[in-house]
Amino acid sequence: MATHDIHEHEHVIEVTDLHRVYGGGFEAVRGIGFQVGRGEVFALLGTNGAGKTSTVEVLEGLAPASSGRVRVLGHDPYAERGAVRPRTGVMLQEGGFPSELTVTETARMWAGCVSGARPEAEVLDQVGLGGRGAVRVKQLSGGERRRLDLALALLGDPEVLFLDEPTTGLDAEGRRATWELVRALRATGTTVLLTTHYLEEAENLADRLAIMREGRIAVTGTPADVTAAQPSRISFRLPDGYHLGDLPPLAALGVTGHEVEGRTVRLRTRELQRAATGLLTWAEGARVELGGLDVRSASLEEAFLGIAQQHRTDGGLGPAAHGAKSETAA
Ligand SMILES: Nc1ncnc2c1ncn2[C@@H]1O[C@H](COP(=O)(O)OP(=O)(O)OP(=O)(O)O)[C@@H](O)[C@H]1O
Repeated sequence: MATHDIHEHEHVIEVTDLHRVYGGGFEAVRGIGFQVGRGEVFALLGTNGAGKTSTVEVLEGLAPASSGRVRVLGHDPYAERGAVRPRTGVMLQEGGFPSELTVTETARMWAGCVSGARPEAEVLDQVGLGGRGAVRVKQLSGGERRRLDLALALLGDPEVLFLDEPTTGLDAEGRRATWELVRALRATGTTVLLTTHYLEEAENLADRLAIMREGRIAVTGTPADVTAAQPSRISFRLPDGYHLGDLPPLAALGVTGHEVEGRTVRLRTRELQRAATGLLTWAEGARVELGGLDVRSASLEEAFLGIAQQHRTDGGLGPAAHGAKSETAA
């Protein structure tokens, strides 16, 4: 096996025990690890300040790791920038283009810095800016600027694409169009590392994801794994004259937690069908109408909020189930 070439089954991105400490001594990344295979879309999620950008900057070769090991396409992206940079595309949070240039001029200028750049018109078409080539950058909408950022990242036909909040400022249609584009790129074998605040985006695009909190990975897995680790919820209003004690024993319904607020009852369960069936069978038998009945499977949003909330209440991490890996602080 050749040592320089990366093979299909190998990891295109490898991060092991990465730490990043800023000048003032603040440790923004506190020992994280993950791998991304060729053609995979991997999403890094986390609350503001969790350390996503600090991590991605190291992968992009913009900053060195303070300690730990990072490999992109088998190389250290900072020390061996020349080997990695031509094969990667980077879409930063702030593009910062000269505002007097037109869209085409901006793409042409950028193409001059990229070896083997694709034709500008083709890339602008790909991101839906085909008809906007003659427009000055300062006249573009926020969403169009984001798409120009993406076009520039695609000019070099990269094997690895870093997308830092790619759909911020895009309307629903623009967001869906970007998702389609990312899916098409993945289908041709492009590896994508994505940061986003839109959980729906991660749920739609990511093969696997990691949720960061305070410089660490709190949970990682496929979106389905991470979601399955969260309880489902049932909420309803009890009619006047009924109390929680009138329900069948909650534990017997597979309910693991509950809250009561006035007449509203909220139940948490990992056995949604059993709990809902037990509750509705009881309501039918007792001829009780459960007002505002809402039965809801766990979502990625709940997983995310659960992690943020646990941080606020006890600083600890909840258990993960069904393949979602919980990485607690050492
Ligand atoms: N140059 C810097 N010097 C010192 N601290 C920094 C620097 N840049 C970022 N930080 C701090 O590091 C932490 C992580 O920041 P980072 O930008 O990586 O988070 P993020 O997850 O990308 O957040 P956001 O979602 O808001 O973009 C934050 O507390 C931030 O204030």
